[in-house]
Amino acid sequence: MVKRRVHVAAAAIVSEDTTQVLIARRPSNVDQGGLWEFPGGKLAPYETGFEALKRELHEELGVEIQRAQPLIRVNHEYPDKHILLDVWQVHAFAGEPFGREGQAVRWVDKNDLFNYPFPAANLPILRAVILPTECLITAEEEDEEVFFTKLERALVEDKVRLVQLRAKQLDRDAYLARAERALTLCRQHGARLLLNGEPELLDKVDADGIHLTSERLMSLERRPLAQGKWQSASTHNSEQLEQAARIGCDFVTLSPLRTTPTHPDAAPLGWHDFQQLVETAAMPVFALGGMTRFDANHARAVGAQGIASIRDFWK
Ligand SMILES: Nc1nc2c([nH]c(=O)n2[C@H]2C[C@H](O)[C@@H](COP(=O)(O)OP(=O)(O)OP(=O)(O)O)O2)c(=O)[nH]1
Ligand SMILES: [Mg+2]
Repeated sequence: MVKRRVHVAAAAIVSEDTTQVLIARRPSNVDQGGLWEFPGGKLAPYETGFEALKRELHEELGVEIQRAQPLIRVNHEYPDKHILLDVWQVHAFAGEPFGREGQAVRWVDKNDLFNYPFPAANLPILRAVILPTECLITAEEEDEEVFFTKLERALVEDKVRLVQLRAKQLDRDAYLARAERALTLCRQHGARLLLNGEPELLDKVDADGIHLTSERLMSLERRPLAQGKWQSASTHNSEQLEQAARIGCDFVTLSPLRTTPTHPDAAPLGWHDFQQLVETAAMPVFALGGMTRFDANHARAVGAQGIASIRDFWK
């Protein structure tokens, strides 16, 4: 059977304070009926994704989009069709959204999204909605006080909300001590903290998740973490991206986009190859390698979640 290919544009409409997102319930008599969704629908012939998005939000919710940005593109195989969900984050709109087709419409806290039943294709979208566009990877820093001064600056001034604690030079005990203190600080600022290392670290420090090296990623046969903890991984090529999908990573970094002083010998991907790899990825992807906050919009435009960086946040 040749499966139908369906191209759908959908919107994650976020509230002004960015804490909430608008979802709608699909009527019980349609495909995926009764489940919650991001409003949108199929592209009409000759429409671009964004044109379809504008038309669908007008038809389904009675709102006009004023400002939107690509969020994520998801390819998913349903038993009867191949679907491409082209999802946009809508930052500003005119009008008061309501269910023009009689469907239930609700603003929900981003952190409650996992409590709503969505179609199977939506899992990567939920992750993309919840994750920020910037990820700080901490630098090697021997001095504890300097480390925490710099981390606090990034949390307060740059408003970083996702931190990966990378400290290869520390032994396990020193790492765990730093992780405990970093977790307290991150919690104070509403930021998530991922530990870089083996999954068992979470038994000692109850952080938000684990970041796996590409080597550890390739050695695993299944997801080592419980759902509810975030699992990310370092990737550099399509093989590693596929493995990340296979073991259920929630998101990944893909590097190096540019040449960097920390990895001078690694061949940079450049935006073109990066974009092609992201297109095949089944989860949010952060661009890594010589990235600054000024690259975040471009990264989003080519399909990434945003950027991950050490140097740009470590001052
Ligand atoms: N809009 C939307 N569709 C989704 C999501 N997740 C998901 O699997 N889908 C699937 C369900 C449908 O098979 C397809 C979208 O079709 P649709 O029923 O919204 O299309 P439409 O608005 O153009 O409706 P119609 O004119 O064909 O009745 O994508 C989602 O989050 N939002
Ligand atoms: Mg629809």
